[in-house]
Amino acid sequence: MADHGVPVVRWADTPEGPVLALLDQTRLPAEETELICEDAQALVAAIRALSVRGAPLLGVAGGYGVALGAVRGHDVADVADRLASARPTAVNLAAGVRRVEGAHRAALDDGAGAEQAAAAALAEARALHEEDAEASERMAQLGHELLGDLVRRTPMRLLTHCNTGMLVSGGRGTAFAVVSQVHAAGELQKLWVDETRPLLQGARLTAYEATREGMPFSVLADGAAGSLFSAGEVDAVLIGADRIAADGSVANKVGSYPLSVLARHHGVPFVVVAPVTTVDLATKRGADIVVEQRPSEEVTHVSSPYAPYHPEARGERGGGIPVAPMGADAYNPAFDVTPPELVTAIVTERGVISPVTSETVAGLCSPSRTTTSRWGNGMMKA
Ligand SMILES: CSC[C@H]1O[C@H](OP(=O)(O)O)[C@H](O)[C@@H]1O
Repeated sequence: MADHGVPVVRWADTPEGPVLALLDQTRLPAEETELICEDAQALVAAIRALSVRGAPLLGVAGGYGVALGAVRGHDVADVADRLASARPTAVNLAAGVRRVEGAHRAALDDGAGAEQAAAAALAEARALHEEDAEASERMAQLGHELLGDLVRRTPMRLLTHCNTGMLVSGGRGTAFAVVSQVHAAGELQKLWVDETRPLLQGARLTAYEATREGMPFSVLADGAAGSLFSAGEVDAVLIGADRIAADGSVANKVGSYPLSVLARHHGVPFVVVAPVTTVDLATKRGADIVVEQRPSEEVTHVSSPYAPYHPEARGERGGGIPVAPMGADAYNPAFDVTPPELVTAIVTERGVISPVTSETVAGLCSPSRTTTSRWGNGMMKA
């Protein structure tokens, strides 16, 4: 349950059958409204429109979507295939979908009837939701401890990109959960919030979450980050991830890679915070990560949840007010890939790794891994 009053995602049993209720993130911060999904088709549309978004939450929502199909007696394999392919980059989506599909299949293989198998799918989706919430708490703690070692001053000034709070998770989020922990400890001087063009997850969603938590923050144009580094105003960068390849390459919201170059040039720690469900050992290198290309209208038009959509400008997301000449083409990758050598550390619920190498990444996923040591298997770089 998010602290918004309106849950980020919730399963609801209604007289007409079960539905998945989503806090519609395209309407934030103007209004907290629920989007009701009665089937996989509606959920796929919500995922593609980013009404529900953020890698860990996509896994949770995708899992519930499979359970929804099962309870409503739909073709579960077809539902799973459509949900898993709704967005290509965040590995959590397909992983969550396939996990719940697998629970459903296993129940049937064990002789369960359709109703029992559907119940097994829902139970697995709920377990996934709870595990993600627990992972958030652990990452918040480990990330806070890590910053205590990496950042030589408090209160500290942190920069974040896109949105990684409770709007991307079954719990408190990923990178923003660490910021929240730092703030709760009285150690946050300033949170620099990249607006994160073109969909403005930072200016809309991170600013919304930071406001609710009473954080000292400022929103900035993405292009202004360099001047903050140059002025010595950033003590650490914290970002989330959508997919971490076996070599430690990190796919995250477009604009993350330039921040890693700035951070390296200025000797600032660049920290990725993501649950282990974001690690994809089947993707060997960063170059193998499929980066979602989105509609030109998201770049050539501007829209706001506070303003009505421009009637004649209708893009996939409902368009907006044109700022480029009508019909102008745009390059709009939703993510970019940061090489492991530019990542100071990766914080997961199973421990922190640094340096980031194929060996330390594999160690995160090892069944025998424990988090008894403070930083897991990796030693912190200076
Ligand atoms: C830690 S998951 C949040 C992750 O998801 C965002 O992408 P999108 O808003 O397109 O779902 C962004 O990459 C964040 O880092």
